[in-house]
Amino acid sequence: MTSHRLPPELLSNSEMAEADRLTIASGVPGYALMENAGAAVALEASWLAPRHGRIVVLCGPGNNGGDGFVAARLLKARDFSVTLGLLVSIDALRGDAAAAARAWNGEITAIEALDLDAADLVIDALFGAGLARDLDGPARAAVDRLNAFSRERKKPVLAVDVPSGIDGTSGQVRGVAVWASKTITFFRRKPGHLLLPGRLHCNETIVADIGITSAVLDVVRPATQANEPEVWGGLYPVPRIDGHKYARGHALVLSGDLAHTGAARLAARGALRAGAGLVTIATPREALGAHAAALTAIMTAVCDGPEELAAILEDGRKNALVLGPGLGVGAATRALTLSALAPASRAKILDADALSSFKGDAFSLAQAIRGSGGPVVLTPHDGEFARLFGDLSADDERRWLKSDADPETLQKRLNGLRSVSKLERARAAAALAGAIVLLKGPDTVVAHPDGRAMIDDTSPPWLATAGSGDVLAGMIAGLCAQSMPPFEAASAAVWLHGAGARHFGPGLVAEDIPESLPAVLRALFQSFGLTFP
Ligand SMILES: NC(=O)C1=CN([C@@H]2O[C@H](COP(=O)(O)OP(=O)(O)OC[C@H]3O[C@@H](n4cnc5c(N)ncnc54)[C@H](OP(=O)(O)O)[C@@H]3O)[C@@H](O)[C@H]2O)[C@@H](O)CC1
Ligand SMILES: Nc1ncnc2c1ncn2[C@@H]1O[C@H](COP(=O)(O)OP(=O)(O)O)[C@@H](O)[C@H]1O
Ligand SMILES: [K+]
Repeated sequence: MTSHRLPPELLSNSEMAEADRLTIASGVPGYALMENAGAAVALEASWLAPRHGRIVVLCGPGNNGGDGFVAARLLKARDFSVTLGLLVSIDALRGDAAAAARAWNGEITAIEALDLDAADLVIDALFGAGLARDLDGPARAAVDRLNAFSRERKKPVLAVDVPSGIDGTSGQVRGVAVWASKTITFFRRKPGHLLLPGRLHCNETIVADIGITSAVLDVVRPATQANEPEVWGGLYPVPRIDGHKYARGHALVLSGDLAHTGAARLAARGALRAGAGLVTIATPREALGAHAAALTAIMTAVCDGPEELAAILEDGRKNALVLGPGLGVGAATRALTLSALAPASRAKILDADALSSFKGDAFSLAQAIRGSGGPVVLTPHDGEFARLFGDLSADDERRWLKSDADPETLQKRLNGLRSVSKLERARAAAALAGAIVLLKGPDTVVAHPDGRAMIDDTSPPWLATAGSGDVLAGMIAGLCAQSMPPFEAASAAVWLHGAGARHFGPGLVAEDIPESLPAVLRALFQSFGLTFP
């Protein structure tokens, strides 16, 4: 797991290179950054290895390897028994890495000739931010050997910056990747430390200060952040002393037929617990009795189709809408969704069947979203995402290419939809649809059409239980109803959803999530400095 209370900004490899360049331009030599990075690695290693223990450092051809040379030198000076393996010939090293290698006063062994078996700790300094292609040949063999060592010997592996083979920007494995027991990165984390499978390869990630100041962030302006309350806390709709329920909005949740009413109740309960002043379930008449028997604080209205929905929505006080859970996939849900997207300023959260009903026709959905005025949040899991965006055909592309963006931008977005990176997929979908896209999973990404994105790594695996997504959709609506801006509302809902599940613990079922929110909200409000009677 990634340790918390780390700075939220996440820098891609190229943003990190820019931070590096700006720091060097401000007068800090690159070699000083490498010395600091190597010193941080050595300090961490000195805690992971036994006193005077045997440490093997695997160095690659670039600056990641340079960090390894520095760490090796400092650990040797502290009386560890250090062996260093280099993937390439020493003549291949350049710049700061070559300088770090010159300062190393021990032997350099070819990696394939190294004996790993006796090591108490291995430092992986093969590849970091400069990984440019899939690992093969000797690089792949080195990673395979290292993984076999840690699997068989159960000894720790400390990765420098990222586990070698993990793409820091996407979190994807490039051919093969090191399984680390701890990862130490510098200045700020990268998306790949949070996204899967990268996060699993990192195990625990820590961040070391190496002398890059946060002032560079004003220039780099990273677009991606870790989903933490400090990012959206300032916009959280804390109940006001002079508030009343009508000032806290009215969320509307559409229900499925008599056989599918539970999803709407889960979403409605999520909206209510997230603080919406009023919540109504709009239900087919045949299911009214089922809801009425099960609900108390939540109200009901009858809605048997798009016309009735349009009539209900004439009430502008209903300022947030959830549509999709339990509705069924097909023409009826499609018609309801299009009716819900009629121009109005309310927030619309489209989930589950509302998304699947537009299978292969993201184009029509996006047209309706763009005409709908108010904010729209799409909350697909991977399967729903693939159904909606996965198989856009060349014809669809041509239709898209006639839309408002220039062809090059659209083509880029279409490529983004097929990217292996979950972050890029969500970003591309948000830009294409003109909606906030919340792509669910253990590494939920929330992407705004303007390019901002949030990655969540706080949700426990027991959230993967039937109906938990319905609760999440309702919670987003509950926060939007209270006028929280939708991108922040979606992000906050993901966090609260995860925090509720953490608070409840294993064995959680979807019904438990809303009920664990009071404790989570109390702690959150306390962290904002609020006191309670
Ligand atoms: N950011 C900062 O502020 C600071 C960063 N620091 C450190 O610098 C690291 C980044 O260094 P970096 O840019 O030199 O890249 P790095 O990961 O060492 O690899 C590049 C080399 O690998 C090669 N290569 C690439 N892919 C390959 C493949 N599949 N198979 C085989 N070879 C492959 C590539 O060769 P080429 O592509 O040119 O053929 C090139 O030779 C960063 O992770 C951090 O540890 C610190 O020192 C302090 C400040
Ligand atoms: N392995 C996991 N770890 C953490 N959260 C998960 C994991 N798998 C799924 N989730 C979360 O659980 C929820 C499931 O939502 P969804 O797939 O829509 O389920 P349902 O349709 O049953 O409501 C989402 O919030 C998702 O992010
Ligand atoms: K590494």
